[in-house]
Amino acid sequence: MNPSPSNKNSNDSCDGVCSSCAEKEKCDDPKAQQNKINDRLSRIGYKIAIASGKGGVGKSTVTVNLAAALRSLGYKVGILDGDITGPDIPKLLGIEDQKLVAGPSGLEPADAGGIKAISMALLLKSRDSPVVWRGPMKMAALKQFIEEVNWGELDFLLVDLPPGTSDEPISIAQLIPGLDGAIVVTTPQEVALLDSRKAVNMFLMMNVPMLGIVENMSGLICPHCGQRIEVFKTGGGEEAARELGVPFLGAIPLDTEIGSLGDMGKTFANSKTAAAKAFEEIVKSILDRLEAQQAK
Ligand SMILES: Nc1ncnc2c1ncn2[C@@H]1O[C@H](COP(=O)(O)OP(=O)(O)OP(=O)(O)O)[C@@H](O)[C@H]1O
Repeated sequence: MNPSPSNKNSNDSCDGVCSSCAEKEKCDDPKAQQNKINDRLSRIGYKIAIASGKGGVGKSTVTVNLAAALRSLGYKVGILDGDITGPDIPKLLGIEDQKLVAGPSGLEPADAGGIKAISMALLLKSRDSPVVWRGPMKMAALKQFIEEVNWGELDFLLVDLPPGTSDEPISIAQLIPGLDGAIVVTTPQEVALLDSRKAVNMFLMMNVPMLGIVENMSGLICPHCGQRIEVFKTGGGEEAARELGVPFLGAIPLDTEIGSLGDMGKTFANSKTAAAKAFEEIVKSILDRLEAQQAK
């Protein structure tokens, strides 16, 4: 992968590497680059961005579990970890030790039980290495993820965006031409809801179809008595969706197993918990919405 993490900015990142590369002219030609991106993406059925107005609401957890639920229905799924500085997807998929290899058709994505994945974390020397890149370098790396990765035929590519509504998630979303939809993950707290409204508006401004809002950490089912505890209140996500006129896809409860499943690199596919059921229902809603969108 190029550029290398030790460089300070995009201008000096290629010095001495690009100048001697046989592909330099193609690399420099924006039209050739775009054609390559279009060619790669033409083999992907649906490209869906997963976003959140603020960090820590469970966006990556939702991404991997939606991928697993889609995979268990037989779909071919890939995840592009768009969070260059905080790439958590490999950890959640349990593939942190896999290394990416370059083949004749490009960079081969990692494989987590049939789910293909690409992430900056798979290129780092050690799990604790920080990525201290500035904006242009992050964009260059992401562009290479889209341009150079041999996804092959996919039914779904889920793009886990960095949190927030800064220029970073916007630029990444714009790197992927023809996004078929966006999902905004929120938690029920007021602050998260306020920020998730901004995230929804961000996609509406970019003309990316809103597939809907997911409310995560929505209540807790007591593992002892089975009673529901409203830890952060519930229903805010649905209310925000109604106010904004976008679909509400469903609510996922707080689940003590989610953390441990994530830590073990397992997902909820084929599990029987309330959260697992919620993911299945959300996937059904997403498939319905995509079908309705296509029928328009
Ligand atoms: N429904 C849930 N129940 C219990 N724990 C959860 C749930 N959803 C997420 N978590 C936990 O919350 C933490 C944050 O989740 P995650 O990394 O997916 O958030 P994020 O929004 O992607 O964060 P960021 O984008 O800021 O990196 C993780 O430890 C995860 O295991």
